Parts: sequence; C-alpha cells; structure tokens
Amino acid sequence: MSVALLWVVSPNSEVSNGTGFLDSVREGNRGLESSRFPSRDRNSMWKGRFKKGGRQGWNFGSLNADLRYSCLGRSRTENGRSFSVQSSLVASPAGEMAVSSEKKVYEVVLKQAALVKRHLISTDDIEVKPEIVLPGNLGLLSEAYDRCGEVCAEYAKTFYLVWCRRTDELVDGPNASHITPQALDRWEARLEDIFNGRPFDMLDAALSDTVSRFPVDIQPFRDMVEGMRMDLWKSRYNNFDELYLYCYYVAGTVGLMSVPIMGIAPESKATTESVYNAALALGIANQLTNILRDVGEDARRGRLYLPQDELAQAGLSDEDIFAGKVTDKWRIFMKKQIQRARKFFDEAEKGVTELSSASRWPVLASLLLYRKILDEIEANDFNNFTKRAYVSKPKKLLTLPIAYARSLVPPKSTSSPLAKT
Ligand SMILES: CC(C)=CCC/C(C)=C/CC/C(C)=C/CC/C(C)=C/COP(=O)(O)OP(=O)(O)O
Repeated sequence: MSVALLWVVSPNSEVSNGTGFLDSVREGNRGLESSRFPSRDRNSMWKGRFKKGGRQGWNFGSLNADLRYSCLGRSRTENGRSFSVQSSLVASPAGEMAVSSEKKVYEVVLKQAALVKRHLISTDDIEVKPEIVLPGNLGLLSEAYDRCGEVCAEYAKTFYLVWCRRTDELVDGPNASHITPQALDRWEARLEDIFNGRPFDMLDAALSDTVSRFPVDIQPFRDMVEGMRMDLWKSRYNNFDELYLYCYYVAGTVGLMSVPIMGIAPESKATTESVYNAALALGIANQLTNILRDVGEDARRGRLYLPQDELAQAGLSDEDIFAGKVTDKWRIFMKKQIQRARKFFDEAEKGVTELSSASRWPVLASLLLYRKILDEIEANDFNNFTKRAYVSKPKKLLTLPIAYARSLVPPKSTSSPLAKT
C-alpha cells in the first residue's frame, strides 16, 4: 500500500511486514506500474494508459435501503448521469431536512475520483503539486521509508498508514489526556506542510514524497483529523447518520487515501468512483466491526458508539450497556448491527477485484479476516461486554490461501457489478 505507510496484512504481520509494498512506493511504484494510477514520476506511462471516454455510471444503490433512513433524492455525477441517492436527506429531530452524512461523504468520493481523472488526462502535468524539497538526499528518503516500515511493524495489525497511526496515537496513545483541539490544529497545519512539500520529520518526508507522486488529495487526511476532534467531545451518536460520519472520518478516509496508491487494475471496467466507494465501504465496515467488538471496552471509558435511536427502538438504554448483560433485546439489536456491517463488507468486496493485482490479496485477506470478527461476536452469543471477539490463528491461516486464490481472478470485462453501463 502506501504512503508513509505500511502494508501489514492483518494478524500480527503473518503475511507481510509491509516492506515489499513500501519498497515499491519508494522505488517509484514499480510493482504498480500496470495500475490505473501510475506514479507521477512515471508520467508518460499515465498518459499512455488513460482510458478516455468518461467513466460513467456507478453503483451506489446497492448499499441503500437497509442502511438508510430516508429515501429521497437523485443526484448527478460529473458526467451528467443521474443516480439515486436514497439517503441524500435525513430528517432532524425538529423535522428539518438536512443533507445526509452519506451524501456529504460521497461528494468527497467524487472529488477523489475526479482528481485521478485530471491526473490521468493531464498531458503536461497541469495540476502539478509543488516540487517536494525533501531533507537531505535520496538515501535519507529511503531511510524515511524504512522507518515507516518499522512503525508499521510495531503498531499495525491491519494495514494502515503511518500518518493515520500517528494521528490515532494523538487521541488514543499515552499522551491522549493532554491532547487538545489546539494540538490537533497544529497537527493539521503540519499536514498542510506535508502536502506543500515542507515535511517536519522523516516520516512526514516519506508521506510528502508519496503524495507528490500519486493522485492523493488532502481532504481525507483533513477529515481524519476532524474525526479525532470529534472523539474529543462526542461520546454519543444520536442515529446512524451521525455514526456513519464518524466512521468515515476515522476509517473510511483510510480507504480513500489507499486507492490512489494501490491503483485500479488497467483492465478494470469499473468506474473510478465505484472503486473509491468500495474502498470507503471497507473502511466503514471495519470501523463498525471494531465498534461492535469493543462495546464493553468503550463503555468502560464512558463511550457508546451505537445509534441511540436504534437502541431506544430495541428497548435499550445506556444503563443497559453499562450493566453489560446479554439479554434477548441486546441479541436482537446486535443482529441488526452485524447485518448492517456485513452489507458494507459486501459492498467493499465488489471493489476488491478491480484493484491492481498486487493489492488484491492483502486487501481481500484483511476484509475476510475482519468480517470474521462478526461471526465470532455471534459465536460468543453477542457477549461483547466482557468477551473480546477474535479470529483464531488456524482460522486466519486458512483464510490467507483462500484470499490468495480469489485474488488471482482478474476484473471481469463486462459483468462486474461495478462495471460502467
Ligand atoms: C476495497 C477497496 C476497493 C479498496 C481497499 C481500501 C482500503 C485499504 C480500505 C481499508 C480501510 C481501513 C484499513 C480502515 C481502518 C479501519 C480500522 C477499524 C482499523 C483498525 O485498525 P487497528 O486498530 O490496527 O485494528 P485492531 O483494533 O483490530 O487491532
């Protein structure tokens, strides 16, 4: 994967410690040369591989119905095709209609996809990012990528970006109690510097280098910092719309950051925005799974990442969660939450085949493994108050070859669920 980043496939680096991927980023994305987003310093390649003719149509509808509250609205893609956005508006408690989080987030998805298109059609680096002046020489840069690999190996269980991990550490790490909104403002200013080619340290330098070479937009990074700000003051979510936004901020953003680096398979017929949408769905699915696995742990920190209105509909209150008793009401509530998370995984799965061949295996392996946590919550009879659901080593090991075999299948030429119509 990416950037100042890592590529550690799930459980404790059993598959890879990420250095292979880092190497490919460092060396100019050799491994991804055949992807739809070759790196910038392979500029001529981009031009040659660009598929002109407007990528159109998208597949957003399938996430719909069960995941939405209201069913309103049609919108338009950049190329004028209309699509249904079944939850573009949500009703506020006061009865006002507001644009749903999902609609807002989809604007970001469209922006990311448009950025890729602009990069690909640019004949002469029209939208060039500023030349990155990196500290020292190429040797130092290589060292910076190595350091990123070490950070990954130290912290990550799932693949993750080093910058994301550092951001997360601000609010979840040992100094978390000292983190203020002002500290996050400073972290965001430093982020702007990274994108403007003024890295502060070595890890930043690796990210600066990466974002200068791939069509990576700053917005998802800013949004992740926004998620951390949210975590500082918000400990309840009124409905799924609010929770969705939080999940986008802290995890969906990672999906959007990753696709430009991983690249889409050159033979893929899927629209760029549909692949970004699948990446977003994987982030959301992972985060929802994380939340469902950690209900007890979060409650002990006074946090409830569950939609309050759905809890109330199920006849449950905050006190029930703090009491931590598995009741039939809880089982029914949990079944619905798990069902929703699985739908996001299903949506994500459709996009994996469209990724560049080098990325399919690790992404699919992590998807299958993380989704299995939901099975384990069920196997624990929904006791996520005192039991931490996890996937056993033998199950993990069994999943890897399955994911590998499936990852060999190239994108379908016409019948892909994400193919343009
Ligand atoms: C599907 C397509 C088209 C692309 C894939 C795009 C990607 C890479 C999406 C992944 C997004 C992602 C990894 C989000 C992070 C979500 C999350 C909850 C991570 C938890 O990480 P850890 O904290 O290390 O996990 P544990 O808490 O389980 O240890």
